Amino acid sequence: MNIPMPANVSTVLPNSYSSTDNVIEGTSPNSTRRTTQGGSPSFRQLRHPFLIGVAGGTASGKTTVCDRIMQRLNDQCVVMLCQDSFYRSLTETELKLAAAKNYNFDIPEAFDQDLMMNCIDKLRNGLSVDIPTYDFTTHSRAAATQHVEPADVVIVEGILVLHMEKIRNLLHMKIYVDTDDDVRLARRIQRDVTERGRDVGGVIEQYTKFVKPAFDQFIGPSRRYADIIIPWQRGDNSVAIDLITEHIKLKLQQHDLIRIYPKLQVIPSNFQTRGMHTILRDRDTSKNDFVFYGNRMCRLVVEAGLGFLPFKEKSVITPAGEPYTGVEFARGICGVSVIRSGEAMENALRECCQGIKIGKILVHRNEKNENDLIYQKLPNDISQRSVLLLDPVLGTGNTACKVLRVLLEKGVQESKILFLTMIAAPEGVHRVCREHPQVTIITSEIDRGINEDFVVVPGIGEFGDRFFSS
Ligand SMILES: O=P(O)(O)OC[C@H]1O[C@H](OP(=O)(O)OP(=O)(O)O)[C@H](O)[C@@H]1O
Ligand SMILES: O=c1cc[nH]c(=O)[nH]1
Repeated sequence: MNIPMPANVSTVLPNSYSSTDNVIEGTSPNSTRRTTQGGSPSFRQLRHPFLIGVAGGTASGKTTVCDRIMQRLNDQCVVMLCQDSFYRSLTETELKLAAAKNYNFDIPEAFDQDLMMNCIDKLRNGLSVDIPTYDFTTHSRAAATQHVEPADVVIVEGILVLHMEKIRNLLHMKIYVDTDDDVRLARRIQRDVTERGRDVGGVIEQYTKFVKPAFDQFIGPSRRYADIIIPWQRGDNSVAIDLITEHIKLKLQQHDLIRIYPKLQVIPSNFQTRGMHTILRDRDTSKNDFVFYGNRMCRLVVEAGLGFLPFKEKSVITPAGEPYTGVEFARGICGVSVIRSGEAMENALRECCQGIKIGKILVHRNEKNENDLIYQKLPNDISQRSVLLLDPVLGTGNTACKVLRVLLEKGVQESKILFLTMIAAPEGVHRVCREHPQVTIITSEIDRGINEDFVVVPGIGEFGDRFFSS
């Protein structure tokens, strides 16, 4: 597919891209899916493209940051929208003000915010859009528009992107490019003189009168909304770009699987959970740290899993004598840990659910990478319970499927099983979801795959050895 590259809209399309890849079935911007078991909204926000906002002062290097991200994501479909495309055409009166260097181009009102929001919303919903083209010399919108196809990643770049609340609320990742004022002014003079036909005196006058005050009022303060602030003095920061693109790639991997399997839940990632994963996956992490962060991560996965249990409404009276309508936790639940690694998750479950019964299953991987059942000790009335199945690693899915068959033979209803795992390989997700479509899988990250030795990659190593070794 060949899409013309407008001056201020860039697209990168992989050869394999087809617009139907992005069709999102049955969702609206506000839709939240509910599980059949519980009443909690699921973590399925990634059914939409991954939306990134890149803000920062004038000439801070936003476009370069976006270009670097796009280069690094070259196997994904990325589109970039520039806020500059959405400048309003000036009226006759405004044109006179602009000619007299008395028009403010740096405030929110200078932009067609409704149109900008509308275009982002369409892309967000998997639709193509026609982006206006703005002529900086005539201060008006050109007749031609640029057609942009839907994408897996949408980057919205502009000075006020993090200031504009409606847009900000849609973003999955908010980036602020931080560059010293004097560097920005120097770049701005160079750009406006060479590319936009302005004179140096005029650029400095506009900067002092409008650009700097708008920066101080709107743009600088929007830094507080950023997930990541990139220092961009030297025009490069490959560490930040690497961090950002790895995060996006991970999200896109999850994106594909959660489109296919409605029962797969990936807990929302943030830079705390990414930090924990970085420590857990680092082969040089000490045993103490592995246990510490392993416990933290287990707790997060367990808490997330509990959110998918059924509940009943319950009203209570608060100490202020006021009624509070809430919910009551499910009864009739139990845990089952897969020996040995799954036992690492037992503490987290006990900390959340006092006195919960936890059964155990041991399977043994034979030389054909099949699993034999070696040991089981399960609550007698397990068939009446919802089961939280604990195993931190889902690899090929052999172990999980063997254990699930044991539970089903015991009379547990498939739809009442929540499989809690810390990392999951796509192969194991496919296997479990196909063989047991009613089982809910809750995981904190989805890995790239399994290698020829059936090891999850990039993986976390032998979880049991790292957690339990002395
Ligand atoms: O999906 P699969 O390919 O079956 O792999 C996943 C299994 O591998 C790990 O256990 P492991 O066999 O390392 O045993 P351990 O828990 O005793 O360390 C993990 O805890 C799972 O049980
Ligand atoms: O659903 C449940 C059950 C017990 N404890 C919780 O925190 N949640």
